[in-house]
Amino acid sequence: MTGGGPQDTAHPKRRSPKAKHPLDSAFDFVNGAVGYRFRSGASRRDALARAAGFGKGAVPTIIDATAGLGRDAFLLATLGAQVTLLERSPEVHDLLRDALARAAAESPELAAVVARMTLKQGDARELLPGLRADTVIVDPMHPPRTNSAVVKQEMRLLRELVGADPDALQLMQAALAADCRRVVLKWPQRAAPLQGLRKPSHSIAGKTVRYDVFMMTGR
Ligand SMILES: C[S@@+](CC[C@H](N)C(=O)[O-])C[C@H]1O[C@@H](n2cnc3c(N)ncnc32)[C@H](O)[C@@H]1O
Repeated sequence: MTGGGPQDTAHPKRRSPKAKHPLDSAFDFVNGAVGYRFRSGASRRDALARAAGFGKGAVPTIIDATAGLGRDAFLLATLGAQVTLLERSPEVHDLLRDALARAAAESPELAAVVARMTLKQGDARELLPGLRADTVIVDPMHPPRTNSAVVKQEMRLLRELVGADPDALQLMQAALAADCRRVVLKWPQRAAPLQGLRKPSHSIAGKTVRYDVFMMTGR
């Protein structure tokens, strides 16, 4: 899908006039890497999309249990999925809510994507039992790495805001008990598995992360 049109490509580095928080540029669906990816078209062949259950004609409903910067959810909504985003940090939730509002005001194409995204504030471990979807995605804060890439720097800033996620295993257990057909854990390619978690049904390799897919048989 291409989103922007000529007026967007003419100003690829335009910044939001309302950006104030140090992380505001990270919460941005109009400019930067996310905006570029949107304008150049998301693909169902993307590792995340395949892990989430996009197939020939299949568009899953999705719960993103760890919304964060909202990038994974935005990509999946760009591909047509209805996505419920859960974020427990009130500050991250508010930054994301404002970024989505800015994106929706930017163009009808972005507004259509944002309309498929429902953001809720709260701990996914408590919210998941009251929700249902085809797929639940879990992307906790990953173990720290020393990498100077901009996207990693944004994740470092996010980590300063929300800390580590030492309860990732409990979140995965809540996801595996949720009313869904599959759970996807996004995890660094080389990191040790979460201690105590059962083996995935299969894994899909991304560039630096892998997507461990847990199929819920009989649901
Ligand atoms: C690594 S970031 C997710 C990045 C996201 N996938 C993206 O594309 O931008 C992890 C986020 O999940 C949130 N989080 C961690 N555990 C959570 C839980 N139990 N419930 C809700 N949010 C949680 C953290 O506050 C943090 O904002």
